[in-house]
Amino acid sequence: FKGNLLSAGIIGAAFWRGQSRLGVHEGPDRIRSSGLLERLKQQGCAVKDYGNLVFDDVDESSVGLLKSVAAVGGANRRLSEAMKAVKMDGHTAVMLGGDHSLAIGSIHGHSAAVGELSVVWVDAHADINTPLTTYTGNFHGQPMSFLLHELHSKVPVLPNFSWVKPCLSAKDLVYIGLRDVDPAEHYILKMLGVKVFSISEVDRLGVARVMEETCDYLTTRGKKPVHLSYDIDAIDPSVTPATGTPVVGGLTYREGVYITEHLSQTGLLSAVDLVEVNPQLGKTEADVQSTVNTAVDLLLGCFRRLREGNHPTDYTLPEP
Ligand SMILES: O=C(O)[C@H]1NCCC[C@H]1CCC[B-](O)(O)O
Ligand SMILES: [Mn+2]
Ligand SMILES: [Mn+2]
Ligand SMILES: [Mn+2]
Repeated sequence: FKGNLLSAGIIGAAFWRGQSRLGVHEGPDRIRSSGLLERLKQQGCAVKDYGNLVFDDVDESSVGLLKSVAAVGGANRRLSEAMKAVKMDGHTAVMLGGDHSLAIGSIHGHSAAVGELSVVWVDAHADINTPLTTYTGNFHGQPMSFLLHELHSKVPVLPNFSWVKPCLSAKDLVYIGLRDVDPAEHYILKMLGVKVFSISEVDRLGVARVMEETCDYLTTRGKKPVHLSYDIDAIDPSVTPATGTPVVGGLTYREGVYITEHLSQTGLLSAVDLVEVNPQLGKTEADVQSTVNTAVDLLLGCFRRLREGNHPTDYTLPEP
C-alpha cells in the first residue's frame, strides 16, 4: 500500500449488450473527454489508464427470452481478468461503462484480487433479477444474481457463464437509492435480508445518516475492501437524463456526491463502477453534458475531492 497516495486504474468497458438502447458503449470515451483523468491528477491522484477493453464477437445463442447471453458472459470474463490485473497493480480500480451487466465481471475480478469484499450499490434499481425472474431478458437487470452465494442455486447454467463463481454474501451488500424494484426482486431482497436504503429512507434519514449506517453496517463484521457500483440513474433524471432507464424522484446531485465523499474518507474504497451513461439519450447536448459532468464529479469524490476545496499535499506559497 503506497501510504496515503491515491492511485486510480481506469478501465473502459464500452459494452451495451446487457440492455437494448444503443449508445451506452460511448460512455467511457465521453467521460474521458470531459477531463476525468486530468481532474484526478489535478487533485493529487496518480492515474493509469488501461484503455478500453476489446470484446470478441461471439456466436449468439438465444436462451429463452435472455438477450445476448454469450456476449454478456464473454465480455464479463474479459472484464474480470482486467479488474484483477488493475487491483494486483495496487490501484483503486475505476470501471467506466457501458451497461450495468458489467458489474458481474467488475466485482468478480475485484474479489479475485482481494478476496472477501463488501458492495455498495447506488442505483434506482436492484439489478437482482435471476435469469428465470427477468421479464425483459436484459442482463443489466440481473448482475447481482450471479454474484451472491445465496442465489447460486437459483441461477441456471448459461453459455459463457461457467467461469462466474459467486463471490459476495448478502450480508455484505448495501443498496442506496432504490425506487423501481420488480416484485421478484423485492421478494429476493426480503428473503435474503439485504440492507436497503431506498429513496424513502434517504428522505427519512437524510444522506449523512444513511452513509453512517451503511458504514457501520458494513464494518460490523470487520473492515473489508469496498466495491462501489454506481448506476448514474440513481441520480434524478433532471440532473442525469442521458441514461437508459431513468426514474423520477432520484438522488440530488449533492446527495450523489456526498455518498462518494463519505466512502472515500473511510479509506476502504477499493473499486468503483460508473455505468449507464448513454450520450445518445440526451435530448440536448446540455443534457448529455450535465449527465457526463455529474459522472465525473461522482468519480472525483471517490478520490478525496472535497467541495470545500483541495490543495496538493506538497503545495507551498510563493515567496516574494
Ligand atoms: O430487469 C429489468 O430489465 C428491469 N427491472 C426493473 C428495473 C428496470 C430494469 C433493470 C434496470 C437495470 B439498471 O439498473 O442497470 O438500469
Ligand atoms: Mn443498474
Ligand atoms: Mn438503474
Ligand atoms: Mn440501465
